[in-house]
Amino acid sequence: MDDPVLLTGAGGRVGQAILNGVGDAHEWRLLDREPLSDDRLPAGVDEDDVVVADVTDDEAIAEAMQGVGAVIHLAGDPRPEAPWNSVLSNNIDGTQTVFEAAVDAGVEKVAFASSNHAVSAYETDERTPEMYRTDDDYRLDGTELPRPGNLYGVSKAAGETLGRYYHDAEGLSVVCVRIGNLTEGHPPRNYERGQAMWLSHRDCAHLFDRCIRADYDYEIVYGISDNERKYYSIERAKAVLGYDPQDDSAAYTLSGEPTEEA
Ligand SMILES: NC(=O)C1=CN([C@@H]2O[C@H](COP(=O)(O)OP(=O)(O)OC[C@H]3O[C@@H](n4cnc5c(N)ncnc54)[C@H](O)[C@@H]3O)[C@@H](O)[C@H]2O)C=CC1
Ligand SMILES: O=C1O[C@H](COP(=O)(O)O)[C@@H](O)[C@H](O)[C@H]1O
Repeated sequence: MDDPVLLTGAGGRVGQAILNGVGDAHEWRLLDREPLSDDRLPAGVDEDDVVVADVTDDEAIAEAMQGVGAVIHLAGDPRPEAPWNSVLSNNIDGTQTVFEAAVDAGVEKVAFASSNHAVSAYETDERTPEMYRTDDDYRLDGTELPRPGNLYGVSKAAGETLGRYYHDAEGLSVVCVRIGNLTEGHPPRNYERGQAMWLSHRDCAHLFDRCIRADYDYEIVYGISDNERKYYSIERAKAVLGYDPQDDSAAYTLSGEPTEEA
């Protein structure tokens, strides 16, 4: 793919994990509402490739979308406790603006950063903490209905539904990645849920690289590493995207130290 990839939310944690991992594998147009300092830009990307804009700004997003081949849409409020007015604007309105502009500009595909919180209410009192452990075979695989545990999760379910609509109505290829818990270096410490849905920086970069390169129609996949203890299936991401994760939270103790075998 020769056209640039538009990466929204490029200055954040997920955006930087992608750029640090596969920053040299694509041409980029980086968008964030905050200016990006030089240390956040991969080699070969200069200020001409950076757009400082809010994803709710229709005109700015339409302009940023010109000539783009694919979009990774990360920008939004990532807080599970975010209030409704913020997720309504940043996550739902912003995501609709991005999808609409992508269609208008003839973009081929959009990867949308959904979240574990779109389905976190499946983690009922009856199922937890057992479902976070290796000897439990409960799995969500992306075919289940959304079941958000908070208004942030509602906004992510809405983003997935917007993607479904823009795929069906406009033929846009859309993959919604229900990202688990991105942590650099080691899984979240002393947090069984977080360890079961750990996404390493290396696997995150590879997964979104596959989202750019693979062919698909409309997909919902889980974005976690190949953790021995997991309650999300990664089979669909492997089959459709060619995802081949390298990391496993079992290589670390509960407190985050490498295990002896690692
Ligand atoms: N970090 C994680 O473990 C997970 C992240 N996600 C999702 O991934 C995406 C990125 O998350 P993080 O990188 O962790 O968050 P972050 O807060 O580190 O980065 C988000 C970036 O988006 C920008 N941004 C926010 N609202 C914007 C707007 N209205 N217009 C333009 N730019 C805006 C911010 O300036 C920031 O640079 C979010 O959509 C989040 O919901 C989903 C699941 C887990
Ligand atoms: O969607 C997100 O999920 C992760 C994991 O959720 P948590 O409630 O187990 O911490 C969260 O860290 C991240 O900020 C959020 O965007």
